[in-house]
Amino acid sequence: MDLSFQVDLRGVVDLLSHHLYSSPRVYLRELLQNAVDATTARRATEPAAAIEIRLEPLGLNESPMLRIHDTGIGLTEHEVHTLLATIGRSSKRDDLGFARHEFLGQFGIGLLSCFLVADEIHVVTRSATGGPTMVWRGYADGRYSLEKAEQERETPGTTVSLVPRPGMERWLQDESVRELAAHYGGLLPFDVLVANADGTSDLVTSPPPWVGRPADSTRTELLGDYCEKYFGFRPFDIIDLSVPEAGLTGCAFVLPFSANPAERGAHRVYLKRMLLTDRTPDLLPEWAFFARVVVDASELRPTASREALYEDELLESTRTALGEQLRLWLVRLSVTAPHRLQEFFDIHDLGVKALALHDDETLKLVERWMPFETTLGPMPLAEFRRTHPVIRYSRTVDNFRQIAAVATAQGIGVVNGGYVYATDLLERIGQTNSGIHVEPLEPGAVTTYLDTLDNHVELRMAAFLQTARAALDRLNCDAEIREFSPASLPALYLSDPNARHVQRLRETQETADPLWAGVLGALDDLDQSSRPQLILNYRSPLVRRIAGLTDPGLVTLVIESLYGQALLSGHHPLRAQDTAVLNRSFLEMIDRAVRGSDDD
Ligand SMILES: Nc1ncnc2c1ncn2[C@@H]1O[C@H](COP(=O)(O)OP(=O)(O)OP(=O)(O)O)[C@@H](O)[C@H]1O
Repeated sequence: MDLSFQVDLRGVVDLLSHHLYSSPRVYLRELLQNAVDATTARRATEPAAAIEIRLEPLGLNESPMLRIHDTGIGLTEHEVHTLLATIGRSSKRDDLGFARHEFLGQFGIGLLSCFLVADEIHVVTRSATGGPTMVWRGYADGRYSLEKAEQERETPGTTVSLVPRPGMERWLQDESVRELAAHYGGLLPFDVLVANADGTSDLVTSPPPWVGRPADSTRTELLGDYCEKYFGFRPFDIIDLSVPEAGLTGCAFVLPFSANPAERGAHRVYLKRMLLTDRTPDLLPEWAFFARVVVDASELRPTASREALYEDELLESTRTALGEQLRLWLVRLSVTAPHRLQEFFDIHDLGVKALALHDDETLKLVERWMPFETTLGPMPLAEFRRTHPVIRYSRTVDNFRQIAAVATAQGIGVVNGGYVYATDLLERIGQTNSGIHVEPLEPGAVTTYLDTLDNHVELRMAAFLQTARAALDRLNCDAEIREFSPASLPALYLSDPNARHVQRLRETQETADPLWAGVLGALDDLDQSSRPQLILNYRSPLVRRIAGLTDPGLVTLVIESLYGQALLSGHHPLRAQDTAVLNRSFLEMIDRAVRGSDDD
């Protein structure tokens, strides 16, 4: 014996309200959608039929219900049983069960969302294909009744009335109804009216502001107003969007302030002119965080809750196409208004760099227009290359600061690769363009640009160097004397990444228990050459004078001070012992200076 499943409507309503829809607000969207679909169906057979979709809020002239009237196709008695009263059955699918293109609905569950706010749904309907006016009453507990209406409707169409569930009245009252009708249905292709108590009605629909207007300043103004109203900012620029395969048109609004790249944008998506969502991050590629988008699409699919886009190949290719249109806008800007591009780069530095990492055209724009910090000042790489055919870069901001003064004085140009994406971009520029030579410059490598001393000077300096080394040994730092420009720089602290690693290992070893200290010791060959170095500059008059001092105590003190100063000016992190040395040497210097002046 074949039996049919029974459906527990209470369970289904609970499922919808707590798991499918995010808010009871959606009931109005589903009502509007049914009215629009019924109107579309009627227009298909009667193109000249008069159209009306009108909402009467709860409380209007003491009305105990919310009502929505349409002059759509209506339903026959048989259709009421098979469509309205059967969960999951829809007139909007074809014989094979596919969603019919012209309709918004497809799942056959939308009307149930009314049970989120109502205990009873009344439908008075007369089919345009003939037959009497029928009255259907559906209850949240799963019962329904159907009878002939006492009074025939004058014209075909449907009136759906909701009897509010206690506590849910506010969703059906005037203010909510207007707000929700404009929110979901503001761009619908048919006029949607909300009735006033005095018998008049207000229109809540208007055409999409980006459609059918000449590209002039009035349109820009209008779209700017739209952006301000829905996204909260006046756009830096507006980009028209079109993806024919998705039946998509719309606009991207470029943010006039920098956006957090980790925060993906909230875009507005209409499907067949009904709002699907005003907060989807899924429409643009991740890198496009400098734009907010409003689009209407006829071919993209909704999820069953109609609150998100269904992730399929079409959505994927649409996302790529939209990304391409944003990128083309950038390229166009570089040709038509380079100063605007410059402004844009200033605002959206990170977004553009992220884009350039996987897009060669943008990479070219970045190379040509985007300023980088260099030892010659901020400038685009294209300009930097005019005087420095090899682009040398530091990997960190600290390294850049360490070597900037020395490199500049040597005539070596260095680009600061320490900022977000900068090193990756520089490397990618080198990889994708065989004509551009890019190479990293480690701080240790700077030593090759420092001149060694003449033999006789080195001999003279030997004792001084020994005292300096002894002073710095406790700090796990080496000392060297070299000659370099600028003469105003007495000492340079150089630590390459390897040295930093060894130093950390050593620190851990000092504080670890004996067993671990032993293990760490075995890892660390304690190679003296990978210790950081304080390079004293023989070209500096100060260093020459210090080298001439005879009091080893004073030499130690001065070396410690130079060490502290070099650490600070290179923005190196200070360990506890560095701070202690810095404090002690500073105070003792003051003490000596004060004592010296007392003696006078
Ligand atoms: N105002 C109306 N006029 C005529 N028919 C209607 C109306 N409202 C509902 N119907 C009929 O009832 C059926 C079920 O409606 P329901 O809103 O539950 O689902 P749907 O619109 O088909 O799909 P979805 O779940 O995607 O909204 C519709 O397919 C339609 O045939």
